[in-house]
Amino acid sequence: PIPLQHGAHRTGKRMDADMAKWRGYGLGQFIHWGLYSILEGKYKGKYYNGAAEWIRSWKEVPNAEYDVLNKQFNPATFNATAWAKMAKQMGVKYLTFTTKHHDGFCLWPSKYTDYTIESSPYKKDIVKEVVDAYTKEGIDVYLYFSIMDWHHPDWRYDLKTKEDSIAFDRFKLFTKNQLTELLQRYPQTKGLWFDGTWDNSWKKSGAFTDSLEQYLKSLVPGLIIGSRLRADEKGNRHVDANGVLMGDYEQGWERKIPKTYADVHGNDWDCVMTIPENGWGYAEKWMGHWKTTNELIEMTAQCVSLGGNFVVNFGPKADGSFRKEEIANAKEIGEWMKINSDAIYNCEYAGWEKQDWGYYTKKRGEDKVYMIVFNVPLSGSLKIKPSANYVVEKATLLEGKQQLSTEKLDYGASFIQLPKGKTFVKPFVIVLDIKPVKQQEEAGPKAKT
Ligand SMILES: Cc1ccc([C@@H]2N[C@@H](C)[C@@H](O)[C@H]2O)cc1
Repeated sequence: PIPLQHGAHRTGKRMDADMAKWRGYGLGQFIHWGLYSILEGKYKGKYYNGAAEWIRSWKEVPNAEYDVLNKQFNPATFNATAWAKMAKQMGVKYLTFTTKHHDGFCLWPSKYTDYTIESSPYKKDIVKEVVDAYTKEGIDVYLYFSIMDWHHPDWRYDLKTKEDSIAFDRFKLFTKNQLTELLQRYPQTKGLWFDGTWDNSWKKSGAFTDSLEQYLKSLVPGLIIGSRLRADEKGNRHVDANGVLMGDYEQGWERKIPKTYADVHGNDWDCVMTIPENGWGYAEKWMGHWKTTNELIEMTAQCVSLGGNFVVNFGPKADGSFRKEEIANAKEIGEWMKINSDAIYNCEYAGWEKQDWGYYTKKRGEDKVYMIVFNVPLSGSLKIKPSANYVVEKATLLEGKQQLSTEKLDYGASFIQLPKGKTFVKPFVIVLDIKPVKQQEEAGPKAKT
């Protein structure tokens, strides 16, 4: 391997209790809320066809006009408890919330810049309201923080001159101060979700990113930080020059889901996903297709079946209310999770050959495999092929506990027979009680007679 000072400091998964809890979340919520929510993805009647939270970068929007939106931000009816209760009903176990997006506006009263919630008519500490409300509902809170800060005069995309480096050194100190402030003001925070770390200025700051991560973890032992913070000393991000993941989990799955288990390279990971095709902040018009509840449930099953978590993004309006589609998704996902969450929480990759009807998950540490069924075959027979080290003892519908008959096939496969005459109109779960079997001893050399 290439000798690295600032590459990964750990190979393989992080195995402490905090990370074990993270690994078992299954389903999470992302919330993007900020000044961009005021513009709603449109400006002077024209719609921005990019991501609405990036509208400041749109050529038709003068930065100076965007940057004074803080004077308008006043979600007087914002109710963090209502948000947290909606999330609780949905069945999410963790929240990632935007404290500062790329526009540099801070939803907490940071003392390191004037560009904060205190400069708005609302004034109150939104980050505190959200952290307290979600923590009270038993949902762990992770704070999203954009390193790239379009508003700060010392931000640099690249370090080309001495002046750039002097300014960026000030910026790195500003960043460290803001992160210290967030962890000290909101001690319930379980982790930090970094974004805006793709530019050369950051890629050239590998040593700093390494010391920053170690410093933050010294402030909050057990703090969880994904692979987006670090760069190694050669400018590699996510994985270092030796291909080893930097950070506690793979944070590259944004709006995309791994196809196979091989794609996750034995790392912990989660997928963060928009309900529309793109766009995280509120947009009046959702462009293109937006995901139905069944699609979101299937993506959740797909992620958990490959050992990850699935995080659904919500983009509240400037007044803090959610659009009706998001409210419906949250409610319907919650109704499904109420019945089926056994197959999602604390589950892992089962390692069985995937079948057309859907996804397997396995309960961590238990001899239980779940079949999450999305495609019922006309035959009514669901084929399973357990891995060689297990046999299936029993198959039961999770909802209603009806036992299902099974028919052994050859090659270690079986059919699970769905009850005749029953029609399934929603994704459903079959619980397989399994038993480990000793591997057949390899036929050794004949014992001497
Ligand atoms: C190219 C690109 C840059 C940043 C993003 C940000 N990451 C997501 C989590 C959102 O915050 C989006 O603005 C998305 C795409």
